Amino acid sequence: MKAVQTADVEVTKTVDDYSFDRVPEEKRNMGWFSVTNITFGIATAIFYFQMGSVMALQFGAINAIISAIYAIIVAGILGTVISYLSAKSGMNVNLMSRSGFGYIGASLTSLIYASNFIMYCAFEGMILVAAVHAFFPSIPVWLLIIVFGTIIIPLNWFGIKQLDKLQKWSLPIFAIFLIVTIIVAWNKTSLYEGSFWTYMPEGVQIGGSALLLCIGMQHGIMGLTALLGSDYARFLKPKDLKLGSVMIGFIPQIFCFGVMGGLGIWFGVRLGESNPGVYIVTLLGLGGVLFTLLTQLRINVTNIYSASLSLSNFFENVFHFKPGRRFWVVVAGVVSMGLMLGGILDHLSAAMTFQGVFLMTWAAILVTDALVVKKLMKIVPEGYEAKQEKLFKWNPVGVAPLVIASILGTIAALGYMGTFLQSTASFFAAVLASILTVIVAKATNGQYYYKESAVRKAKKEKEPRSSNSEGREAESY
Ligand SMILES: Nc1nc2[nH]cnc2c(=O)[nH]1
Repeated sequence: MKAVQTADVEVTKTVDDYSFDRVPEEKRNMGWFSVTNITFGIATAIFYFQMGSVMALQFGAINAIISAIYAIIVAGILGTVISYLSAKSGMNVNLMSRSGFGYIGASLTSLIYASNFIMYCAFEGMILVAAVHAFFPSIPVWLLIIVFGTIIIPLNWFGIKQLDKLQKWSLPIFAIFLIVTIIVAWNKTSLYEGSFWTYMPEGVQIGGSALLLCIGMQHGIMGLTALLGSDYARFLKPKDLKLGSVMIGFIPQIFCFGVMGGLGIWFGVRLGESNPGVYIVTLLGLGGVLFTLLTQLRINVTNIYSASLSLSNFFENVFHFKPGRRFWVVVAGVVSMGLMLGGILDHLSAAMTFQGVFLMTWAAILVTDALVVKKLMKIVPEGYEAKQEKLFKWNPVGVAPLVIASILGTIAALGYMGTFLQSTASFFAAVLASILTVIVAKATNGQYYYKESAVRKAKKEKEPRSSNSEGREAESY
């Protein structure tokens, strides 16, 4: 019996991506460079070209640049704190949320997070399908969807190590394609005669509503870029904790919003076209199709990886159903193919708006919980716990601010509270959520974080006051 158990443990260990609990210290063996490199899979998406090009052509290059600086700073700070907490605890945001939101509360965040990655996977997949179809119109779209939708499943089979290798080997190829694209575009006569950063469409000014609209576009994606480092940062070597957290927090943001977004501005202004699917293929021909193939596969393996972790987490938490991460890789891949085949992506813009607000709000609550509720106010001890038996189902400290701020923020982001709040909704939702987190934590005295400390607190209230040492079980992360 013992041998069978040992074998079982071995099997789980080789396959396990630590979906249900912290990465043990002996498995935190990735250097900051490897971890940052994996997050680069996201940063190299041509989606960021598109954001830069659209913003520059509609609202002026300088407004696009200012909004990119804002995005780098805000998402970089949130991303750094979240990466630090993940690296220190060995947990991703799904697991870290279990104590602050309760384990059922955290399963809701996991489900929304998973659905977000699946939708993004379909969205990125369609960019690829459109580029290939434009070049090879005789290949039917449905066939391209099935081929490119299926290919990312085996690319996700072996978890984090496989992701690391894929991103490492494909990065130099990406760099070559990028440099060639820049050289070819440089050699084309620019449609705009001035310096690219001076481009301003008629009737648009620096700042004001044009800048706010750019910031609103950045808000749609900033929460996600801040949160997703946590799936990988938890594998960081302890000795890389501080430097690594800053690198994982900032470098992808600098690359997404600064380098890729900046190039998008430049391409857009120079070529007078906002769709990179069009201009990359125009510039490089078949090479452009291959370039798109590379960027989209790089991003979609990370989308499916994060979706599979979140789905594992949700189903284990709510239904105790643990078929293994690979099962969820297949499910995420198939659902995203279904979204593409069903042509439903065009009808998901309200859902995407909600998710943009929700993810920024969630990130803000995690950061406030760690820095203010735990570190500054010491309402609960620092650290995290993921075991259901030690947790409450719901913790209002995380859930109430998330629900209130996400609902109000989404209503504002959809334009029902005026144009100023439409563009700034995510920011204000995040600020509101942070304030509410502190208020609810103080009001509940942190009693819904850990069952044991609640019992101890109740006992202590009956006893005369002596020391202030309650609830230390999660202190060591
Ligand atoms: N994680 C993730 N981030 C993105 N940023 C832009 N597109 C994507 C995407 O598909 N996935």
